Amino acid sequence: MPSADEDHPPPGSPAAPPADGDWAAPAADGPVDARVVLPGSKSLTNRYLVLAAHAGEVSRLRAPLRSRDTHLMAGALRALGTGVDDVDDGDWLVTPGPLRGDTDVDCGLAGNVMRFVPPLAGLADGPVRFDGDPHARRRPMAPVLGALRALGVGVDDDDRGGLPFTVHGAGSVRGGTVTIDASASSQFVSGLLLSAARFEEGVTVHHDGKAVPSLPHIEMTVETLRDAGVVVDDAEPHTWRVEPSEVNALDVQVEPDLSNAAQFLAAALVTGGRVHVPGWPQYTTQGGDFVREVVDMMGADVVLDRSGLTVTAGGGILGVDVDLHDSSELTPVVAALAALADGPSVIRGVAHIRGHETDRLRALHTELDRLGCGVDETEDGLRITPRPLRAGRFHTYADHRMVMAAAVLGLAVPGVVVEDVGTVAKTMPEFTALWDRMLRERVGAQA
Ligand SMILES: O=C(O)C1=C[C@@H](OP(=O)(O)O)[C@@H](O)[C@H](O)C1
Ligand SMILES: C=C(OP(=O)(O)O)C(=O)O
Repeated sequence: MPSADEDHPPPGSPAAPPADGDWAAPAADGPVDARVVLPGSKSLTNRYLVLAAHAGEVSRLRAPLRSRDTHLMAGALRALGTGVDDVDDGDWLVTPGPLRGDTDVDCGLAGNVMRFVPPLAGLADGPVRFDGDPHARRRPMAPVLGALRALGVGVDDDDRGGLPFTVHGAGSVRGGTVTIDASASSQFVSGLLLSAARFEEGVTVHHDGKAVPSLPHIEMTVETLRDAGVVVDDAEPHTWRVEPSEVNALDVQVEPDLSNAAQFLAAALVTGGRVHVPGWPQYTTQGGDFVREVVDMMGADVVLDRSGLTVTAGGGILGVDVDLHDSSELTPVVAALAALADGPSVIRGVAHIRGHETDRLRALHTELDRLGCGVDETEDGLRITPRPLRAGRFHTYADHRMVMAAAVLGLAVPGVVVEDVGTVAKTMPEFTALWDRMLRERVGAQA
C-alpha cells in the first residue's frame, strides 16, 4: 500500500486509465421513485456479537449485517473460541465458549474489530496477535493499548501504538479506572465498555481531551450493554462506569443501517424524486439518523411514520452549513450532495475523519477537485463551492463511503468511473445491485 501522500495525488492531477474493479456510476435518466430495503447496522451487529461472546448462553441476532466488517468481527470471535453460526433465515446464533488465546485476529480495515476485540482478548488464555490491512496500521489505536496496560493487560507493540500488536490474555483482567483521550475516536471508549463487565473490578473510563466525536455511538454502546443486563453509569459527562456482572444472552432484531441510507436519500434529492426506506426506527441511538435533518436542510420533504421514512425532493438542492461531529460517517455522501447543490456548503466538526478508512478530508478534496468542484479543506472539515462537474475517474482509497459518494455524483454527472468499487463491501456488499434497482424504480417506470 502506498504512503498517505501517494494515496492522495495532489488535487488537479490527471486521472489514471480504467482498471479492473472499475464501476461506471450510472447517471439518472429521470426522478427515482423507489423503496429501498436497507441491510442491518454495522455498529449494532458488531456490538451484539461482542456482547454475545461474553454472555452465559446462546444469543440470536436477527437480520445482522453481512459485510466485510461484520464477517471480520465474527471471524475474530471464532478465532477466540466463540461459535458464530448461520441459521437458515439469515440470523446468526452466537455460542459463547471459554476465550482461547494463541490465535490471530485479522482486523481488515474495521475500526470496530481493532478497537472492540483487544479488551476481550485480555480475557483469553494466551496471546492474541492482531493485524489488518495496510491502512489499518495507520489508524489511531494508542489510547486503547495504553488503557489495557493500565487495567492490567500485557500488550506488545512496536512502540507506534497501533497495529500490529499482541494482547497477552491471562484468563482474567483486573480492570479499574483509566483516563484516555478519545478525541480521535469514540470507539476507544466503546471497546473498553463492551468487555468491562467481565473484568474483576469492571471499568471506569474518563475522557480527557478535545470533544469526543460520534457520541451517539457511545450511547449505543451503553444501551446495548443495558439490554444485556449490564449496569452502566453515564450520568457524569466524559465518564462511563461499567459494573462487573454476568452478561445476559440476547435475542435482538438488528435495525437497518441509517448511515448507509444516506446515499439513497441523496438520490431522491439529486434526481428530483422520492425514496422510501421501510423499517426506519422511531427511536434509535444510530448517529446516522441525523441524515434526516441533513436532507431536510438541503431542501427535501422528510416524513417519518410507522411505514418508515420517505424523502421527497423539493426544488433543487440547498447548500448547508452543517456540523457532522456526532455523525461523521455521513461526511462523504453529504460532501457529494453539497457538490451538486445550488449554493456553497460548509461541513464542520469532522477533523477526526482524517483517521478513518483513509484521510477522508484529503480524499474528498482530491476527488471532488478532480471532477471540477471548488473544495477547501478547513481545520475541521470542508468548504464546498459547486461548479459544473466533468466526467472522471473517482479514486476510493479502500473507503466504502467514497464509493457511495461517487455514486451520488454519478447520478448527475455522466461518465464518473469509480475505482475499486468492491471496497464498498466493507459495509454494503450489495450496494451496486441496490443502486441499480433503485434507478430502475423511476416515476412511471415498470420496476
Ligand atoms: O462505534 C462504532 O461502531 C463507530 C463509531 C464511529 O467511529 P469514530 O468515533 O471513530 O468516528 C463511526 O464513525 C464508525 O463508523 C463506527
Ligand atoms: C469510520 C467508519 O468505519 P470504522 O468502523 O472502520 O471506523 C465508517 O464506517 O464510516
